[in-house]
Amino acid sequence: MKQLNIAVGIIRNTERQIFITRRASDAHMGDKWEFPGGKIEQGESPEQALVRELSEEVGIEASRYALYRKLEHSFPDRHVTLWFYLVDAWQGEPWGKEGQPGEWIPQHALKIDAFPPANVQVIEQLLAE
Ligand SMILES: Nc1nc2c([nH]c(=O)n2[C@@H]2O[C@H](COP(=O)(O)OP(=O)(O)OP(=O)(O)O)[C@@H](O)[C@H]2O)c(=O)[nH]1
Ligand SMILES: [Mg+2]
Repeated sequence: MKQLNIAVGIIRNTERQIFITRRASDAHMGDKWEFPGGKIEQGESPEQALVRELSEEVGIEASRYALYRKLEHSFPDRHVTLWFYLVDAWQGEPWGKEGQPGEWIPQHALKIDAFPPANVQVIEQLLAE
């Protein structure tokens, strides 16, 4: 079974809105909303992967981030370890650089069902804040 390590950014502005993006229809968990991020490559730390992925996917330079939650999830075809970082300072303005839809959503308005099942606990934690 595939084992993936994923670094993910919960990009939160001073109005406590979070920037989320929508996964492509043909991707794993297609059409679900996600926190931008991706695979930690060989020789990369989770933080390095986070900074790289946020630059590639949403065009920001993350400058302050802290690990918020680490979760494991088994999908039928893969096991993922997700490193969720809360990102609260960056340069630039996030946008769907790879053509994906993106939007700012108030933290309390996040919807559990809109995200992959691996995200349930992190969304619950954000909603409980
Ligand atoms: N980015 C991201 N991936 C997530 C989240 N939740 C979740 O289950 N995943 C899963 O984690 C894996 C992340 O892969 P990805 O597709 O973002 O990886 P990537 O950016 O490196 O893309 P690539 O496959 O095109 O190289 C996928 O299996 C995806 O379904 C999330 O909130 N954000
Ligand atoms: Mg990705």
